[in-house]
Amino acid sequence: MKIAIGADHAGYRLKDVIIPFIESLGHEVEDFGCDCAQSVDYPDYAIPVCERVIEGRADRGILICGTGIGMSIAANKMPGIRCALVHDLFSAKATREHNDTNVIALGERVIGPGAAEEIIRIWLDTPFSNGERHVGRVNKVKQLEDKFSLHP
Ligand SMILES: O=C(CO)[C@H](O)[C@H](O)[C@H](O)COP(=O)(O)O
Repeated sequence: MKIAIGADHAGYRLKDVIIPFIESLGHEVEDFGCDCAQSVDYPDYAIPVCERVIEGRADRGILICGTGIGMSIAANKMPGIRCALVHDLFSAKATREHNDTNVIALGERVIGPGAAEEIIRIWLDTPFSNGERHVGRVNKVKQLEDKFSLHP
């Protein structure tokens, strides 16, 4: 798969650990920064990653900040993005099976690289269940984008 990845100053170290790990799994990674500890704003890195996913130029997106919260909030404002903030293995699997998430957010200040790698491995490997109830719920979420869009 093609994976777009981005981080702010509180997440770039974990990003730089995760990129070679994802490549070792056979995926292609496009890195949107940032690359140093100078303070930046997480939306500026969530936007290009999510745009790649929305445009179909990336299959999935990975976003990392201090907690993962800011990145997940920003990502979920973008139509077509279903982003989950995940810090455990059970949720990594469930959010693919149940929510068909196309972006994952992680917090470098919350988990270490070992846990992050296993979360990402499971999240990349797990397919959407396509169960009728889950399809219906995801479609209801998609309908929210039209109903509450400020730019119809
Ligand atoms: O949005 C966040 C918190 O929910 C992210 O974790 C940011 O990385 C964090 O706010 C950055 O904090 P800093 O004090 O500016 O380093």
